[in-house]
Amino acid sequence: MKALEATGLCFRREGGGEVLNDISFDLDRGEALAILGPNGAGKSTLALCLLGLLAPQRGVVRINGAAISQLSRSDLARLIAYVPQSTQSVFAFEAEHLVLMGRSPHIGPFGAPMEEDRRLTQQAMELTGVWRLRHRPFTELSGGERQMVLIARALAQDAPIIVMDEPTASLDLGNQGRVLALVRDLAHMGKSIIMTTHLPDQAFNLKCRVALMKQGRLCAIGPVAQVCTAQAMSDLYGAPLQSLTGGAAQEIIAFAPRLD
Ligand SMILES: Nc1ncnc2c1ncn2[C@@H]1O[C@H](COP(=O)(O)OP(=O)(O)OP(=O)(O)O)[C@@H](O)[C@H]1O
Repeated sequence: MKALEATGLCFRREGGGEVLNDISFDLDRGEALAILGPNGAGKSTLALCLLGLLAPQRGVVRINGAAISQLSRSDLARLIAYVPQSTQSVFAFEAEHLVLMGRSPHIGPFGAPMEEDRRLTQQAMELTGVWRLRHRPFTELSGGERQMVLIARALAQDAPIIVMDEPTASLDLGNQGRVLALVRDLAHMGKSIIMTTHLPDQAFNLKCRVALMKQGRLCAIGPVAQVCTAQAMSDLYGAPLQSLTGGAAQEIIAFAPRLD
């Protein structure tokens, strides 16, 4: 049985056009999938449908064979965690409190956090290097620090599937590497990870499967070296690109814009 299965997802906003058009793919346990596509392609909308935060007009998302539309919010939260693209929290929660909220599905609405919840919160914050920020208000953290705290919250949630929407968007190169290593290690531990990104080199680094999205459609899915060819990337972004190569075999490892 697949960890996650999306079948024929179609989503349209009220009064708008089709944002997702017949999207189908699946994900195994311990697998990372990078979703690439130009701005507005529908990547975040797809993420929200996978999380059950948006309801597609057609199609179904299954986790371990069960349709998510049939699961309660808290059951779903024990199965799938979310790292949003960027969050402007209006509440000045301490960073530690925000990460502890990731434990909510395990605590229940009226319960108090137990020792184990606090231990997992600390562990997640240490793994992401933000334990030292634990007493700082989330609203006063830098964009990158917030991003790491949100990743810690998803880790504390301890769900078998994690959906990350551009998790490295505001991170410096060091923290980008830390997040990528974390994604690799989490996948080795058996977690299934879906990550949207604008940087194909991250998929080359992870040697993971890649899905290409354009105008609400999935146009290709497969191993990064097969899918992310120079031609496919230029077509995807509608722009001239140069391929960057590296390693002993001088394989493609990244793309950069080409100014003709
Ligand atoms: N709240 C909203 N109301 C109306 N339209 C929206 C809303 N959010 C997104 N859209 C539209 O839906 C389409 C898909 O947006 P989405 O955010 O899913 O794309 P994306 O691939 O994640 O883009 P990016 O790479 O820029 O983050 C876009 O045309 C966008 O303008």
